[in-house]
Amino acid sequence: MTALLEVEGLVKHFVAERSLFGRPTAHVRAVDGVSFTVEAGKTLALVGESGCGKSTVSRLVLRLIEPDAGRIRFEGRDLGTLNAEQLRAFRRDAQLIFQDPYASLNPRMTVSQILTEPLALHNLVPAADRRERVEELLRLVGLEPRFARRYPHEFSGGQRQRIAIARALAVEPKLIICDEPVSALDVSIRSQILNLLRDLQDRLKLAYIFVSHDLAVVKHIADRVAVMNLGTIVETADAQALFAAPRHPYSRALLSAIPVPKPRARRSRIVLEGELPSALNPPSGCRFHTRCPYVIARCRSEVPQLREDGTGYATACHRTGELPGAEAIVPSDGGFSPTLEKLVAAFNAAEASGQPGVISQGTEA
Ligand SMILES: Nc1ncnc2c1ncn2[C@@H]1O[C@H](COP(=O)(O)OP(=O)(O)OP(=O)(O)O)[C@@H](O)[C@H]1O
Repeated sequence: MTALLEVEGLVKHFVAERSLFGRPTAHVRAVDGVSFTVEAGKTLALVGESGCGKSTVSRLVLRLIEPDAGRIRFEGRDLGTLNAEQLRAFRRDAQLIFQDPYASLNPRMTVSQILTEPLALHNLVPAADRRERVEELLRLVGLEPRFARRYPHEFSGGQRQRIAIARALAVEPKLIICDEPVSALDVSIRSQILNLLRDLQDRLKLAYIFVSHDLAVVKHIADRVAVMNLGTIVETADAQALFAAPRHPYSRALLSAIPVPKPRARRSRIVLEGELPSALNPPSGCRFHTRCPYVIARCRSEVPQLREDGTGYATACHRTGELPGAEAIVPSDGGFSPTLEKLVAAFNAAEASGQPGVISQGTEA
């Protein structure tokens, strides 16, 4: 079965500096060879630190910006080959929800006007039936139809995000890119919006690309997760598997930062040390090597490819399979578990051939 969305080798570099004569002298390698797929009705989360390229990937997928290289296929069709009419149809199939709903809703339009606009633009519902469709959309996102006459400023943040979701749904999309959709909301409201998104996904068979730096939120919503670092994907896996046992050292470090409510379940936290690299001048070889506790010489020179391992993980690391199991990083009370000690000893022996980096362990506060 073809995936709804297939992204292959996507590249986007931005000009960061120009000479006096306007010639580019430096580029930000925002997205540098990214590949992933999104299945119909499923959620792929894109996670990573600020500046790793998540939003650029979203804009590329929506064709808001053109890629320098790579291919995006939607329902098997290459988006680069679409004519204006087909691109218009694609813009209906793929919608975007932003972090700040207030910025994305026109303050001078009523909710009714906001929701009617896409219906009229895509000629979806006869004019006489639009009011009914607006009311239906409001009910779908848990708002009362009488709110249709109000303006965005009359709503709370959570309600405004519901309106933004209703507007995205107005055109009956197949894919919604949710760019940090709950990070601007009160913590108490976040789970309501996440539950709404899940409920809508079940009812309408929507696919989501969920862009977030908040791993606790991602854990709640994702089917699959792609971990990004400096413009590349370092690991993809089913969400449950990844959160239980991340394989790439960067995923492990990222996931060790999630607050764990049960003290006994707390993971030992890997504190990353070393030079913090930039997308302006990314490190050679593996882009994580300057911070990786498991670095060996090969990591500095050779770019690791994202490889499927047959168990649902794809990991871009030269040392996959050699590293201590992530479950061993859970400390027993008062120190390391015997399993971890054994693994560390075995690991240290393996290190003899390479140059070990710095591993420092601390416990989640
Ligand atoms: N239009 C642009 N011109 C120049 N550089 C850009 C442009 N857009 C993004 N960048 C750079 O590309 C890199 C990736 O940015 P992007 O916004 O995609 O990251 P992100 O992971 O979404 O970060 P955040 O979570 O902070 O939004 C960053 O270094 C950013 O400064």
